[in-house]
Amino acid sequence: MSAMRVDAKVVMLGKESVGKTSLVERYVHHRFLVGPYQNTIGAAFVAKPIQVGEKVITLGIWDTAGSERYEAMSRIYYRGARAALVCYDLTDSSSFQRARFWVKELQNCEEHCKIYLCGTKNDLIEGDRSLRQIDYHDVQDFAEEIGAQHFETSSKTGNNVDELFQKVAEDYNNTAFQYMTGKCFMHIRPFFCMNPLSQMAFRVVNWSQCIFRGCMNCHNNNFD
Ligand SMILES: Nc1nc2c(ncn2[C@@H]2O[C@H](COP(=O)(O)OP(=O)(O)OP(=O)(O)O)[C@@H](O)[C@H]2O)c(=O)[nH]1
Repeated sequence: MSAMRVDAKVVMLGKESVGKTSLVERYVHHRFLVGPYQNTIGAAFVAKPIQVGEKVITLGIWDTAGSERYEAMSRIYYRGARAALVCYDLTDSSSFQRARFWVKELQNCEEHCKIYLCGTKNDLIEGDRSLRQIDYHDVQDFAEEIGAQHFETSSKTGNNVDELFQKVAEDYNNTAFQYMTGKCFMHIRPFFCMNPLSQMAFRVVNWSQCIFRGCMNCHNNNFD
């Protein structure tokens, strides 16, 4: 576990094998791993600093397991997330149904979490357009309807991957919901939250009272 201070919690969601881990690998380590597919078990965490203008924002990225077996666990990981990258495989229409499921979950449970719809493996489409199972414009319409951003990426070629995470960090930086705490719930309580409008710090005695759930000092956050 890194001791790096995390500014924004980001969660990767989507059906198994859509390419969530590959997206994180490409973005964080600039590589595409070949070889037998290994499904994620539970979730993996990585912190990545990113330059936004004059500032450095550190994204704490939780890569969840797509298998429905781990669905209950994935719910734990999106708690308090500022951004959710909801991934679907452009060559697999059923993966988009699963993406819709996660969108609904987020809308119901994490209203402050910004949604990024991400169509993965677009190198496969570039190679053979008949492989496309999900229309770009249909997803664009859906994205507009739910107020989400929409990207198509390839972790194999790197196409649009940096742009996606850059947008996440920029959006986070632009949002009024900057919050601050001394230490997170796991380390000390009560802790303090900053009301973004009044800039007044207020004391929170119960984690669930805080709508700005998260901790700037560690990534081990958001569990009730
Ligand atoms: N051609 C191509 N293959 C990809 C791309 N991204 C992922 N893959 C392949 O898709 C398979 C699944 O990728 P993962 O990144 O492990 O998928 P995941 O969504 O993390 O899967 P779970 O851990 O089961 O949830 C692997 O064989 C990858 O090599 C891509 O952009 N292009």
